[in-house]
Amino acid sequence: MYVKICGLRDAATARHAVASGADALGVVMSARSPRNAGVGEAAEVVAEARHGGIDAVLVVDAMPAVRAAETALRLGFEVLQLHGDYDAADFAAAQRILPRVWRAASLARDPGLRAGDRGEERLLLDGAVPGSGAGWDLSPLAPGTALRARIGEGWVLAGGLDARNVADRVRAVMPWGVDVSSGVEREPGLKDPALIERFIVAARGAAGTEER
Ligand SMILES: O=C(O)c1ccccc1NCC(=O)[C@H](O)[C@H](O)COP(=O)(O)O
Repeated sequence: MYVKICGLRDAATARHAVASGADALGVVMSARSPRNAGVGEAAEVVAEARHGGIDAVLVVDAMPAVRAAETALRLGFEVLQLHGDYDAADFAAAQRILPRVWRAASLARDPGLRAGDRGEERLLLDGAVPGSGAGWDLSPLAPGTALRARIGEGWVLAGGLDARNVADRVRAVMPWGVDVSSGVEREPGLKDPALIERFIVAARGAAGTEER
């Protein structure tokens, strides 16, 4: 079970997430986000991810795709995560700069979406409002459903997860990975180290992969 902790902005919390067993650290650059990171904050998180040998993911929702990929490359991110209205041409242009690009999308907003439609490395299935902490109905994604056949297996579950609910949600839909932001915070934008640790243990325990 791949675990991404998103919305980090400082070295100490990033280091704690690495030590707790995270597989990826996300940094959000979005003016509308309470987690909006500056270049210096992003660099701190990237340095901790690199030191821990895990992925650093730049998350954007409004920045033009080419500028986002150039920013990610310049700051040392391995992955660019594009949320929202980016089309296939945006993905192709970003991938020419940084090969690893993920697509974050919501079935509520785009019920017909298919894994790989934009040429993305990974599909992240999120709630309707990214970073809101709001959960969503996972039942159409249960293994064996038509939707699941279309989405495949290598996707990341996000949206409203926390240390209390992640185990049940993982067991229900068996994603390849999970992503969390609000659920490991004390207040919007302020991460809680103990919640990060508990989230990672719960996610791995449910998937039967306590060891990374
Ligand atoms: O986190 C944000 O504020 C954000 C803002 C704009 C675009 C994306 C954003 N977050 C992306 C993520 O990957 C979140 O971790 C994901 O949406 C889950 O969020 P949450 O429901 O808060 O766990």
